[in-house]
Amino acid sequence: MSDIGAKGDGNVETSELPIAVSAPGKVILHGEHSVVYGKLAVAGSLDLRTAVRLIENDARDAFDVESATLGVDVRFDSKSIKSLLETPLPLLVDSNDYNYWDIPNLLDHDRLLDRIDDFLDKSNVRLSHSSQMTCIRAVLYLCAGILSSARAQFGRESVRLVVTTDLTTGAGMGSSASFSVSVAAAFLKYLKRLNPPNKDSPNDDLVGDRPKQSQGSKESQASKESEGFSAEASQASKGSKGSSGFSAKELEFISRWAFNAERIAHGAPSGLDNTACTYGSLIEFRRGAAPALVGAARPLDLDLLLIDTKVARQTKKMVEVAARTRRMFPKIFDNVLDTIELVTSKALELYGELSNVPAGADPEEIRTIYSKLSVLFGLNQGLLNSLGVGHARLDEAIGILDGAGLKGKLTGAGGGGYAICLVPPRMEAKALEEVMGTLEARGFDVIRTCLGGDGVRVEC
Ligand SMILES: Nc1ncnc2c1ncn2[C@@H]1O[C@H](COP(=O)(O)OP(=O)(O)O)[C@@H](O)[C@H]1O
Ligand SMILES: C[C@@](O)(CCOP(=O)(O)O)CC(=O)O
Repeated sequence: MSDIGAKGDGNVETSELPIAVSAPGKVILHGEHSVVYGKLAVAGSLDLRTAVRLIENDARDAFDVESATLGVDVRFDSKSIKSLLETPLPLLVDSNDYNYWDIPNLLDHDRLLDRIDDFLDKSNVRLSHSSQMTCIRAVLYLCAGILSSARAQFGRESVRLVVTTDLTTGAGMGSSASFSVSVAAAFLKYLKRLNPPNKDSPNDDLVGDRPKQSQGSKESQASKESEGFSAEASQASKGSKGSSGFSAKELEFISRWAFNAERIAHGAPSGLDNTACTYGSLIEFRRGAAPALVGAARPLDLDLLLIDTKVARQTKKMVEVAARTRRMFPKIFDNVLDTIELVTSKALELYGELSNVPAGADPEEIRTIYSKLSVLFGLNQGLLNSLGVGHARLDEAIGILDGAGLKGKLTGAGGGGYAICLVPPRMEAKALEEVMGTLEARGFDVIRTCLGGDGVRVEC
């Protein structure tokens, strides 16, 4: 591998030139938890986003990481970061015969994480909360993973990474994936700045003629878990270089790195969250298969209420709750998952129908589809409750919605966090205001939003 982006290579401007990227949060419409066990899921991107800025200058010898949301403000000295980036990345392949873009699949995740934890021990970083620690571990992991695998170093003495978000963290709106996708995208963009693509190469290929992965190489666990995040996934990215500012190959790379980073907090994520936050839109997802765009005929503008129970929960713990139910009653559990799969498939059919409804169609036709979708929401919620991932406050919110003729369900890991509800077109504004008012009066926060916007994108 050749060195790229070495300090003083002349490619970096002397003024501050921030890199800014952002990625959306996501809402799972159907298939949370069951997706972990290989079932179908459908998720859409939110218009609430996480933004990451990378700012370079020579003010001080430091790498600063800031996330005001989590109260993170950590400084590492540049020399120690330099030595972290100089250390070759631990891979599960012996030979050099691989492609840079395959590295997230070939990575020895546990060894890289051990290295990051050693680095943190030596840096004497003190953080009081585990969420802050997860944030820092993920930033260093993605920094070392994406830069050192290209043998890149920071271009300037001082680099500052600043995270801001519109999302509530730890509530089922994919803040973690949105964060991981944005950080991975920021480092990829930074790497491209350090090593600008050859103007003669339309592929933006960072490594041009690096050989393909050898046939005989060992496949990493990450590779198996994210298998199928293939180029087809980028049908949502509109061509080779869509409006995101990233090529299809780059989007796949970002999603894979974000998946790896998600393993830090979640252990064994399904891959749904990082995929939804990378590609945006409304996607159909099954572990080990290429994700597909839902509503290909006409993008669906799904009008949604997001209801915050303000009950904190952790995804990893809720996945463990479901796993415990499975260990106790495997047959019953698997039957529930099969039924959730049926619900998801039926919902996908209905979203397909919605997307095919011609403009000017009979509003009754649309109303019928929505009323079927709302029944599926109710069914899905009942099934999730039976897995043990519900919460009294979720039930309370869903009860209030019920009173207004709306069906809600939890979204994400459950155990608190958010409930969602589809707002049917032409719902009377007064009735909607009333139900939102009742929810707020009972201590819930309510946001009305539209599902299915952009995935990760370059802001500047
Ligand atoms: N804006 C942010 N800045 C830094 N870290 C973040 C941010 N948003 C999310 N995270 C990371 O993601 C974790 C939340 O993940 P999780 O419990 O899965 O919730 P969610 O359902 O919102 O993804 C946080 O503890 C933190 O480590
Ligand atoms: C419960 C699960 O299906 C979704 C978790 O979503 P969130 O982290 O609560 O946003 C876990 C997963 O898909 O990895």
